[in-house]
Amino acid sequence: MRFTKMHGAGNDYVYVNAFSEKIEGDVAELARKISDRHTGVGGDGLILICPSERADARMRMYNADGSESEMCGNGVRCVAKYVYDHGIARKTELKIETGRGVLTLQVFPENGVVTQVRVNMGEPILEAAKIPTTLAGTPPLMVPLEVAGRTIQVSAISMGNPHCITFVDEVNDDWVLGVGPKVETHAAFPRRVNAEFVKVISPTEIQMRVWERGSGETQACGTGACAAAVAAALNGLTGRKVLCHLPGGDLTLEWAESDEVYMTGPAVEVFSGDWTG
Ligand SMILES: N[C@H](CCC[C@H](N)C(=O)O)C(=O)O
Repeated sequence: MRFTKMHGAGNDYVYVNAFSEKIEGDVAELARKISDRHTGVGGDGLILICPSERADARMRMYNADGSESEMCGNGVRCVAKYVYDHGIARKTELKIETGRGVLTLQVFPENGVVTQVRVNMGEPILEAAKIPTTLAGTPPLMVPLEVAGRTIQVSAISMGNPHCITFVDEVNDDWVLGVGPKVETHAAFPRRVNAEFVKVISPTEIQMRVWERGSGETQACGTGACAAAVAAALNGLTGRKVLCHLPGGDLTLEWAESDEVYMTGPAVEVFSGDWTG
């Protein structure tokens, strides 16, 4: 099976073109095996680029533990790059079907190869039951959560997939590796949750690290950065346009007056190969 390794701000996935490749058997099992950094290709998960009846392509995204997620912001930018660069649809405005509907993306090619992608990520989902979380509020903002023997203040937002944002003074391992896994599996989040730890640098700049549901710490999370930007604006910590610094690079987020969140960031193809495992 032919695969392509791509990343967006260091958030790396193994991509398979399901227009041409036949994906057989248990996809969750394939995602676990192929994502393994010692015995597989290595990545934060597996993304299938599939035909769609409603869009130029459809993205299906699996975490490294085999669980399927509704959305992936860094992934959808890479899918758009793949669709353009590999000639599935040679248009600078693309539609990609995801678990949260059809998204519109703008690709920016340089010498025929896409380097940056801007995505209309849609409106944030603020209703607690739809995030889903048992925390109170629309959305829950700075609400207490008992975790790892302490009480922290968290905000919850969905961008199609669930996020729990904690604003901290310093983004460090204690938060991300210590608290992150406990937030992921906290009973307040019935479908588990992606946990973001965010330092506000200025009204236009934030720094973030993420502990992802199903994949652990990753170098960046597009949906998480959008959720963090919305939570920061709603908490009055920033304006509606921010630059987000992540371990693997920067993303630009803008929560437009239309209520839609626009994300701009890099998409990079690294190598291709044949999976024989
Ligand atoms: N890294 C992805 C999000 C993956 C989310 C996944 N871990 C989940 O279970 O929702 C992003 O760029 O948006």
